[in-house]
Amino acid sequence: MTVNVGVIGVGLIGQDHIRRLTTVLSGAAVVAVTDVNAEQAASVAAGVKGAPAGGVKVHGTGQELILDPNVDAVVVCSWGPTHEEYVLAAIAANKPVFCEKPLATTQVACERIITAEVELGRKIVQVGYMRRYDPAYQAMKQVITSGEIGAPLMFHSTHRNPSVPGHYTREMAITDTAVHDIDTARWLLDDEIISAQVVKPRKNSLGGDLEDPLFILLTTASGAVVDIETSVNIRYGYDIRGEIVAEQGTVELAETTAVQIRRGNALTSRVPEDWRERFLRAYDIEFQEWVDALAAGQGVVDGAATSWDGYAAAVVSDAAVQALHDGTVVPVALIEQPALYR
Ligand SMILES: NC(=O)C1=CN([C@@H]2O[C@H](COP(=O)(O)OP(=O)(O)OC[C@H]3O[C@@H](n4cnc5c(N)ncnc54)[C@H](O)[C@@H]3O)[C@@H](O)[C@H]2O)C=CC1
Ligand SMILES: O=C1[C@@H](O)[C@H](O)[C@@H](O)[C@H](O)[C@H]1O
Repeated sequence: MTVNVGVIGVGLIGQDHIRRLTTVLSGAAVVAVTDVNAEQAASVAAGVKGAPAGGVKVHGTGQELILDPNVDAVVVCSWGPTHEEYVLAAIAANKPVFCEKPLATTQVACERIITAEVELGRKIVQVGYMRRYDPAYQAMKQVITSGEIGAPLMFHSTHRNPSVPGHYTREMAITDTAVHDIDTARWLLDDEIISAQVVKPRKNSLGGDLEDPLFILLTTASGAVVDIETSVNIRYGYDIRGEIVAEQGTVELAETTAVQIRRGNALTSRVPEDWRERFLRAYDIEFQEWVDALAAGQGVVDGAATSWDGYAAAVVSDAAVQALHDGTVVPVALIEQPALYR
């Protein structure tokens, strides 16, 4: 069975996911696209490999695409603040939806999504927290769950981007960037975050008005501490690091480079250019598993980030944004978890 996918938002990651769905993975076809930039939507549609006989349908709106009878499942890759309306429309149409992170940019928006999905009575919303599929993070989780290094005490998580686009706001260092580390912390530690605090080092002069870098400190219900560094104008490359310090040992992500070069009295290795390079394999696995799950009649992949995880990450990110603004330690409290997500 081929899963016919419609993609909303065909910017950087929308185009990358279309490429993987149509040229790398099996079992899916991209049959429809839409973007507020109609010209871009038309040009991306014209370039889709393996398009259906009549070509890829370009819809005027996301709502129209979701209601297209040829679309079995929806991928949302538009800007964060637009996610909620499309995810809600997909739930209303009872169509599985893969929503790029964040699920929505505020916790109240995520709660509306949870309410709608619970009313539907079936999990059909998956959130693009792709680190859960990264072989290195998976190996790290395996070490933690095996118990061989004892109980985790601290998680150091470093998230560096060479640069960010012009529309990137100071809050986005938390809601768009650190939100990955927040999801990773919850998933790796299998623990909920209960407070957030933000420390602001001296500003990077390359970051304009942005508060960059940031140091975000989270505490978990079991008493572990998570520190997240976001540096989004670091220039030298896309650098993702992580280390868990536990009672009897540590586990950290190794360098991702395949080779090291010794030349001219120097030892060098590559730092990825951006998230596409660093997490290439993770996105591929994430989407192949999603397509396979849908073909098997499931709404989401077992163990993937659900609406609940999208909500939990948003609550923590809301708290961290408040901490950024007022300098306090902000408590985090989740609503009672609906049975659908247990
Ligand atoms: N999982 C990951 O590592 C990554 C996730 N993302 C997420 O993917 C989403 C898109 O990011 P990018 O592709 O980098 O941004 P982008 O700016 O390159 O592309 C977004 C596209 O959405 C379109 N758009 C905006 N509002 C729309 C609306 N209401 N309806 C339809 N189309 C709309 C824009 O015209 C643009 O073409 C964001 O939520 C971002 O956080 C982005 C990069 C990496
Ligand atoms: O999700 C992503 C972007 O939206 C975000 O802006 C970057 O900071 C992240 O590194 C990338 O993975």
